[in-house]
Formats: sequence, C-alpha cells, structure tokens
Amino acid sequence: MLLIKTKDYQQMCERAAEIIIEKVNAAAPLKLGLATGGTPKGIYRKLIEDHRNNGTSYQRVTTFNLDEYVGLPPHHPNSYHFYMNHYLFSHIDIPEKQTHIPDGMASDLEAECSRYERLIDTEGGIDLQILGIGLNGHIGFNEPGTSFLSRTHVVQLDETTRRANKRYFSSFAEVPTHAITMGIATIMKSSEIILLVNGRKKAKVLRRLFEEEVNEQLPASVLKKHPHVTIIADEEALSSLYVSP
Ligand SMILES: N[C@@H]1[C@@H](O)[C@H](O)[C@@H](COP(=O)(O)O)O[C@@H]1O
Repeated sequence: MLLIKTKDYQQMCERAAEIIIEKVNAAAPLKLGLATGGTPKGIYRKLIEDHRNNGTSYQRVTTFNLDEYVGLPPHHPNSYHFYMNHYLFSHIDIPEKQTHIPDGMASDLEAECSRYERLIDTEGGIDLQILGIGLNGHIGFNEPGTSFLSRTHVVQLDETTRRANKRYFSSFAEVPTHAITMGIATIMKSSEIILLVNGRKKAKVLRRLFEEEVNEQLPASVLKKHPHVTIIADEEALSSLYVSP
C-alpha cells in the first residue's frame, strides 16, 4: 500500500482528483468505481471545477457505485442515486446510461445483486475504485465480519453505521436498516484502489488499519492483499500514528 500524506482535506481531495482526471484524459475508456458519504464530496467538487475550466470530458467514462440503501427511491434526497446526481453527474457530461448504482427498490433484491455483479464483469471490471472508510473499518457497506469472498449482496447495517449516517436524516428511525453493497471480493477485483481517510474521527480506524493483521473484523484490512492500493490521508487522520519525518 502506498501512503500519500496531505496537509488537510482540501489537499487530499486535490490529489485524488488529479489521479482521477489523469485517467479520464488517458487514451483508454475508464471504468470508475465511486463512493458516497462525506469524504468524496470535495473530490467531486474538484472534478466539476476541472470539467468547467479545462473541459475534461466524461463521455468515455463508465461509473459503478459501491452501494445503495434498500427502500429509498432514486429521487429521495438521502438515496445514493440522488447524491450522485446532485454532487457529480448533473454537472459533468457523463451519459446517464453509463452511470450504474445498485437498485435498492428492486422487488427481487437477490436478483438485483447478481445483475449488478454480472454487469461489472460484462463491462470488463473496474479500473479505479474510490473508497472511503467507516468508523468500524467498513468499506462500501461491508460491515465487520463480512466474508472476504463476498460479492454484491444485501447487508443489514450495523447500529454504529446507522448512527454515523443519521446526520443526513431527520431521525435515527428513518435511517434504512439494509443496503445493497458491492462485496469485498467485488472491490478487490478492481485493478487499482484509492482509499481516502480524513479528519480526527478517522484516526483510530486508520491506526487499526496499519497495525492489525488482515482480518474480517476490520474489512478495510483486506486492502493490504491488493497489489495496487493508494491511501490518501490527511494530517488529522494520521495523528494517532508515528509518521517519520
Ligand atoms: N457506505 C458509505 C461508505 O461508502 C463510506 O465510505 C463510509 C464513510 O462515510 P464518510 O465519508 O461520510 O465518513 O460510510 C458510508 O456508510
């Protein structure tokens, strides 16, 4: 794992956006895995800024989101469909048919999971996956204890995750109890992965990631087995670690 240390959140977003933009502008079409949550918002702002100022085009980019809540329709302001349109897709020139997010409203959720997993494979897999990390070490919505062999599946969300995400809802009861998420094996199939970690509240989990052996109780620890992972972390997130000068 390569570690890029940044001064703050802004710099973390700039570095990540630079890497993404370089791949978007490369000769080959790009299949990009995207994340939601608070962490990537600043990156999406940078991508939009660059699209407006430098004309970077997303016509040959296909995106796959990591996850979606079960039971929230796409127009619901807390759905990840809404989030992606609001924070990125509606501001860039990506064709809608090239943006993919699991359908949390599907009547047959198991069939939806298989369809999504197949779609990623049919499209030839993800070239670059962007990841955030949950306070309990989850990636996507793969909570502690999830098998490293898991593919896209329905999960019951941990209470800690529902509490962490409550800030986006008017009450805890409104936070969905289930979600569809790419599995850990799905994420690990990506050719390259960038993990973003910022803020003091993530310091503890980042320290665990560096110190613990690979284990299913810390889902993000699986990334140590991937050949091409870059962690971009800011000073606050790195504050519990000894960082050599
Ligand atoms: N499903 C998402 C994850 O994909 C995200 O990486 C994580 C961290 O969220 P945040 O960036 O808001 O800290 O939790 C959410 O529950």
